[in-house]
Amino acid sequence: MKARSIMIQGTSSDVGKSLICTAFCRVFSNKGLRVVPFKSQNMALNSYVTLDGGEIGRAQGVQAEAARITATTDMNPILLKPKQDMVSEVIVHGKHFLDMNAKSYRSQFVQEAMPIIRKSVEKLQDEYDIIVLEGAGSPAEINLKDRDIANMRMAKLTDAAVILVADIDRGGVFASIIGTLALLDQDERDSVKGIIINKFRGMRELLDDGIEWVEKETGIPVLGVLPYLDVNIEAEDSLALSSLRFKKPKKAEFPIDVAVLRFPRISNFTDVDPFFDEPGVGVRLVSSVHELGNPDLLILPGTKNTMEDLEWLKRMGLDGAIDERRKQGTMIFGICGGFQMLGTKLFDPDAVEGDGENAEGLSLLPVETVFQAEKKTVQMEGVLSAGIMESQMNLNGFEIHLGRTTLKSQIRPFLLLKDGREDGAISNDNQVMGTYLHGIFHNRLFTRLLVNQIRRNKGLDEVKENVQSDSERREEAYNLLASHLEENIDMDTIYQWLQLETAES
Ligand SMILES: NC(=O)CC[C@H](N)C(=O)O
Repeated sequence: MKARSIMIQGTSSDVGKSLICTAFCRVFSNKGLRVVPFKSQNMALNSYVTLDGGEIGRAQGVQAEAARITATTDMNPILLKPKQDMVSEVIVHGKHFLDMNAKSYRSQFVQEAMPIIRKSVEKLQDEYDIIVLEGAGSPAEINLKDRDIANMRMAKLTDAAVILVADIDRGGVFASIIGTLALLDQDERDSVKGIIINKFRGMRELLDDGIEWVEKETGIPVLGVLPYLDVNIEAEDSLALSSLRFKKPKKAEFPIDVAVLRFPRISNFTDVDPFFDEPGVGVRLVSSVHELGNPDLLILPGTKNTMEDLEWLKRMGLDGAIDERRKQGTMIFGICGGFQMLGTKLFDPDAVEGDGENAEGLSLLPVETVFQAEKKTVQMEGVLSAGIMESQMNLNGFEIHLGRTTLKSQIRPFLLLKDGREDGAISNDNQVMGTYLHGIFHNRLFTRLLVNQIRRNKGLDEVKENVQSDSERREEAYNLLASHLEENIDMDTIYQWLQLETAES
């Protein structure tokens, strides 16, 4: 039998679609159903690498995990990664396809995209009981509608029951629901079977009149109101950066101050998430010398465009400031693009990152990077090289990069990878280090060792609390999210639409 479909669309971006899809995946999976997430086209700089080395949106990887299945590129057949203003890398079925400007993407590629998407959908329809589809942005962008391949076109293709999610936290929730529905065609409006109001923080009684009004006005049931939930699940893209719970260190509360550079093209920023869970650690995003302060640890995260973001960093005067902090004892850690910047020279002979100009790096590590056209995307494992913390410690993560980096003088690599390559580098005084491995800090024991090393350097006691493994934490978060959904949403109605029996019936 062909899978049934439910689709989560939003009144705008960042209303919480991804998390709600994640919750549905876990709820259906708990019922013993074979459920799969799907988003036809994702525009995001947070990626996930599948087992076979394909690159998809991070959210679909996470949703697959909540659904208790292995992520594949069919779950997000098209991924757009903005690399310059108006230019995105187009990834098809997990592999680099081409770089395209927005205009030609819309005028040429959209036609090519539909067959690619259809093929993936059909495959999932054959293999699963339920598809949880995620829309993109809002379905009511009338200027883009004929080229919108992520919203109503997908609902039609899969005959999905659409749930419209509105965000009450930002205000204007009634207008956004009514306005979105008003801008849909009749058949599209008919496919909207329910409404969810998300991120509610107020008193429920005060909302009841409003809900009644919406139901009367639209004829569509409000399936529930989801209270705001601070759940530890990775964000889909950089829009979430502004709402992330970045903790501002006050000396007593957070004795360890971690600063993360907020590059304009920051990618896989969820890499730093584990620091939020470390006792005594405050995490800040920094984009100027003024904000930099005197952190104990400075993280240069990944970036879609190392060359442009390095230029930005220099323009902001951050190069000199970072140099000073290094002399004052700040520990500096670069991941992927951030690691490349820590080197001495960056070469881009084929203009794959920028316009082909070469650049001087921050020269904090004697390494050089050459950007190549062929992209490396792979899940990887390695061990810390000798003498770094507890050497021989096993670490896993994933690589997504064009750059190839070589060590220039007597310097140790950071990791010895299981495929025989060496990765990253660490300065002889252990103060500056870099790696290509995204997800490095999700090796929670490693992160604890790093934090404890900083604590020791500052004369503080080590944190002794047990380290909970990352997979345990994620499981907890998926279960929390699922019970949040079940407690607040009328699931019976949804099971009826899908013509599925509930456990109780
Ligand atoms: N993921 C990253 O940080 C990528 C770094 C750089 N843009 C590269 O492709 O090599």
